[in-house]
Amino acid sequence: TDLSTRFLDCAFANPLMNASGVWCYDQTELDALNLSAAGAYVTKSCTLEPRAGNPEPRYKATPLGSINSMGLPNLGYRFYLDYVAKHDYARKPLFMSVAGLSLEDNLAMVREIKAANVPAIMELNLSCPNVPGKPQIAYDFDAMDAMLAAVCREYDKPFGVKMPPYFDIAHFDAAAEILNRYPQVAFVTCINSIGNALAIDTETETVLIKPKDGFGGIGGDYVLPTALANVNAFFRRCPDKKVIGCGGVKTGEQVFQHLLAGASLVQVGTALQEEGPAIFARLADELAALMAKKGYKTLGDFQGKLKTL
Ligand SMILES: C=Cc1c(C(=O)O)[nH]c(=O)[nH]c1=O
Repeated sequence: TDLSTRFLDCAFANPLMNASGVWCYDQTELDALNLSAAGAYVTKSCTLEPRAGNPEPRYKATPLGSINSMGLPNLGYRFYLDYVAKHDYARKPLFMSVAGLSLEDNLAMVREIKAANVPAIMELNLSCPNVPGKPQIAYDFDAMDAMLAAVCREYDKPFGVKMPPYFDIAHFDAAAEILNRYPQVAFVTCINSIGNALAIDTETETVLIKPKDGFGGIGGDYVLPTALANVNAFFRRCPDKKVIGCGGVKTGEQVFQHLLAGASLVQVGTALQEEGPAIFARLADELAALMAKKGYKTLGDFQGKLKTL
């Protein structure tokens, strides 16, 4: 069974990688992903200046996944740009996630990334739900359009966007119509956490996390059907773009479902946070075993071939 794939002219030993934000904050975490069985990895979304993020507790595992309101803690784009400049791309591809707090901040970072001319693939995060006072861009279609127009003017390479979940067919249509105006947007990563959920500790009668009165983005089992729907909705609507699946992956079976729904690569968030980078070897083995059982030799044998009734 061959798990290799190609994506944006890069070779991947397998389609597995972390979701931005998980196990990718600093040198130690990033090096662990580089040494893991993941076929690629992505840095924590960065801002112009370093950020401490929201007060703790800001991440909690829950019975069916996780809730987080990290608040975009990161070491600042200069650290991640330096990290991606030093990476050995012959070992595995590396993505750089960018989540500026304003259009101007994004343009300033994108200019520096362009000037550095690094092989890292840029993933522009349009869906951070946890910066108080900053509504997420991808739920404001005019703001998303303006952001993409400005970034495409500044940047000179294909890049991708990290999208929030949508829950209405009209919103799939509207978001895809905007994305399709920008051929430079070569991929769409679906989904970010489902924003502003609330998890409660019954015994103490208290919310689980401190920021935002306990409101935070959820991941894990809760989000798999929504993640698969968003992967398939954009796979159907954006035939000239690739889709990266993210959400609800903790076994090889869910990797298989994301690929079947149209994903070219599959990101792992909550399950990686809970199990650690060893998860990638397990997911690769489980995916290969499932493929062998079904008689598939390569990802192309089933990728994007979800059947309807
Ligand atoms: C970049 C900020 C994000 C954060 C965060 O740093 O709070 N959490 C998420 O679940 N998704 C994000 O995109």
